[in-house]
Amino acid sequence: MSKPFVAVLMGSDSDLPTMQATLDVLKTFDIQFEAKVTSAHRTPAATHAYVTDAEARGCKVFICAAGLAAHLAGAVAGITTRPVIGVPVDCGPLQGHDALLSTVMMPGGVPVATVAIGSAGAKNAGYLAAQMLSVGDDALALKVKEERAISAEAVQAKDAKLQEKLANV
Ligand SMILES: Nc1c(C(=O)O)ncn1[C@@H]1O[C@H](COP(=O)(O)O)[C@@H](O)[C@H]1O
Repeated sequence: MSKPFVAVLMGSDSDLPTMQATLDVLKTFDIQFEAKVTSAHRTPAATHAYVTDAEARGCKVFICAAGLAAHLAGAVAGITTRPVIGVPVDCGPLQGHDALLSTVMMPGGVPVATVAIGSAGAKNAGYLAAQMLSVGDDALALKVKEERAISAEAVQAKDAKLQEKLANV
C-alpha cells in the first residue's frame, strides 16, 4: 500500500525561507513530506508529471507556495482532486498582494485553500494539512489537540506575567 505524505511545492528556491515554517510544523507532527521546486510557468510539464505521480504514490495534500503571478497552486488544483493549500509568498514590488489574489481567486469547482501571505500563512498551511490528515487518523488528531492546548497554555502564561507586571506598577 502507498504511504501517505504531503507534497510541499515551491515555485522557486527563493520561496524556501518562507516555507521553512511549513516544513517545521509537518516535522512537529511527524508527517511524511516531500519538498520540491517546480513551477507552473517555468516547468509546466514537470509539474504535471510530478503531481500525477505523487497522487498515485499516496500524496494526500498538496501545499503550493509561489510569489508574484502565483499560478502554481491553481495549476496543481487543476491536475489533482486532492486538497490543495496555497501559500502566497511575500516578494516583489507588491509584497505578496499579487500572489494572494492570484492564489485565492480560483474559478468555481477548482478550489485552493489559501492561507495568509508569508511565514504566518506558511505555518498555518502546515497546521491545516495536519488537520486535514487527522480526519482519518485518531493519533494525529490527538497530537493536533495537544499542540493547541500547549499554545493556549503559552498565551495564558503570557497573560499571567502581564497581570504580575501590572500589579507591581
Ligand atoms: N509564481 C511563480 C511560479 C508559478 O506560479 O508557477 N513559478 C515561480 N513563481 C515565483 O516567482 C518568484 C520569483 O522567482 P525567482 O526568485 O526564481 O526569480 C518566486 O516567488 C516563485 O514562487
